[in-house]
Amino acid sequence: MTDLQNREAEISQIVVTAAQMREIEERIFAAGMPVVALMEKVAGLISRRLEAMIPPGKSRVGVLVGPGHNGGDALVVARELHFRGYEVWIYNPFNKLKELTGKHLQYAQSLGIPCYQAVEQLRDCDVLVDGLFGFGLERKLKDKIAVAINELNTWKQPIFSIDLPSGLHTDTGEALGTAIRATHTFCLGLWKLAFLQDRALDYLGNAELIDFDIPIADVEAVLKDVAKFTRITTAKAIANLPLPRRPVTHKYKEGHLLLVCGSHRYAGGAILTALGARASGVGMLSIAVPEYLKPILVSHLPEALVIGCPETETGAIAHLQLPEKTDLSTFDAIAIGPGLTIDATPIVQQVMESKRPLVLDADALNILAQIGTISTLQKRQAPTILTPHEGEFKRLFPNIPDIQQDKVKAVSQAALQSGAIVLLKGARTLIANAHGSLWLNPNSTPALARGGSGDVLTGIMGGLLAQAMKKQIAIEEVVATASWWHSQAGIIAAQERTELGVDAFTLTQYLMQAIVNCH
Ligand SMILES: NC(=O)C1=CN([C@@H]2O[C@H](COP(=O)(O)OP(=O)(O)OC[C@H]3O[C@@H](n4cnc5c(N)ncnc54)[C@H](OP(=O)(O)O)[C@@H]3O)[C@@H](O)[C@H]2O)[C@@H](O)CC1
Ligand SMILES: Nc1ncnc2c1ncn2[C@@H]1O[C@H](COP(=O)(O)OP(=O)(O)O)[C@@H](O)[C@H]1O
Ligand SMILES: [K+]
Repeated sequence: MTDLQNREAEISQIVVTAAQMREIEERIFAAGMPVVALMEKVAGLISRRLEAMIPPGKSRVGVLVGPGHNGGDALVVARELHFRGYEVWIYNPFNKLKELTGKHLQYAQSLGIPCYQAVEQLRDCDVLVDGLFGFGLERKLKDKIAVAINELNTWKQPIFSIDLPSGLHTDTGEALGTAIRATHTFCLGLWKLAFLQDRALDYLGNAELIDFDIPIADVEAVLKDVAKFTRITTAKAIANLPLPRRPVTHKYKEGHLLLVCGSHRYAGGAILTALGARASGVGMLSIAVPEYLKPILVSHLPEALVIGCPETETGAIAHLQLPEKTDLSTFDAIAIGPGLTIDATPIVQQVMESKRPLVLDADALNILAQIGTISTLQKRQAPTILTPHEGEFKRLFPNIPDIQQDKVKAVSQAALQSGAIVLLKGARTLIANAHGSLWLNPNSTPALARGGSGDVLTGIMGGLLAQAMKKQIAIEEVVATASWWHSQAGIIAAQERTELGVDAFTLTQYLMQAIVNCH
């Protein structure tokens, strides 16, 4: 890789809060870079991107200007587009501007660029550029500016937001009163936390990072002693796949996974989980299911060792009946939960006692919540991964009340309290460990919002985990890689089949394509 590619790979993984971004910028200014020069550089980069995206000639560009440096960026963009031959109109309803922003406004007006205080004046513009507020916004928007943003959101033209859609909180992604619904957002310098949060997705449009050469040393200096947020990238995920295989190997060296899943009521969950595990390439796959399901599983996965277990009256697994000379320590990893039903409590308790890395999903999480999340996990002597959706999360951690307010905080607290690695499912999945670090999955598709798609994730994760136990890959990276793989398969399947065409079984059929495409 060239130095430039290395930088791109490194920068694309970093995620910062508003306070961290400000600290990084302050270091750059303290080192001698003038604020004016940085604004000129950043806005120059945005202008060039806009010139490539907005047809020249007949386009009228409306530029929304706020009181701070986000407005300053917007005014430099307005000036540059004016000189490139676009017709530019400015909206600025503020009486008090930061000094630099005021100077840029004065110059733009001296060039004859019209400037309006009423947003309606910009209604006929072909494109809008939003520079109202950036990472400096902390107070709720109200009155005239909130009304203006709500009005703008009813218009049809594309909106390009500078740094982030005005109104969004940089860290939580919450709309502070209201926020611009952008078509495209230019995130400046480093990815801000808001870009990886579910609640921001309706506002961001296509998000693009504009790298303006922040020295990595400054980023490292600021992030050195704090909990890290890592954006999961394709390059990192691919590097953490168990590829290439060593030439001299055998099936048990490539990981042995035990899946515990299924019931009379939920047979399909077991099949989907197993198909996810199959795609992971795991060396040996054992699947414990109720006796009644054994023939069905064998017919779908002839390569797997299917263990038929005694059943409860309701058709759940009553207890694990492993083959002779086998106990739970035989396996490199265990994944338990999909389709179990709540009647499988004894088996969850049994598996929790094993000293093997464990993925708990679905009903295993509901059972864990019933038997006591924290007290049970405290007794574990091996790593545990919990993969709840929001409902399961609330049952597991009833003492964490404000999950909606701040999911990043909630999932971090859950990991801290439980000592487990917690993957909170959603439109943008979050993963936290007990040391305060977080991994965020930036790309996914609503095509995955379908019954059974989480079961596939559990299978992939279990399979990767079993293989990772034979190698030197951190478990958090395995979890992040599984989440990436799941989403990528969904994205590719949705591209080929639309967002309606990605049922969970179909998803399993795209898992290989997702990684073949990257090699
Ligand atoms: N540092 C740099 O040189 C670089 C920064 N860059 C750019 O600067 C942006 C950050 O600039 P920023 O810090 O000036 O804050 P910004 O986001 O423009 O908004 C804050 C302003 O809004 C005001 N305000 C707040 N709440 C309000 C409300 N509810 N209703 C009304 N007003 C409200 C607040 O006023 P005050 O709180 O003082 O009343 C303040 O004036 C960043 O996102 C990026 O685009 C890049 O060019 C790279 C170089
Ligand atoms: N809107 C969405 N965008 C992206 N991914 C989604 C969306 N909704 C759900 N998903 C993903 O789909 C999966 C659903 O899992 P889960 O809720 O456990 O379903 P099930 O139990 O039916 O298998 C999770 O990995 C989740 O992150
Ligand atoms: K903005």
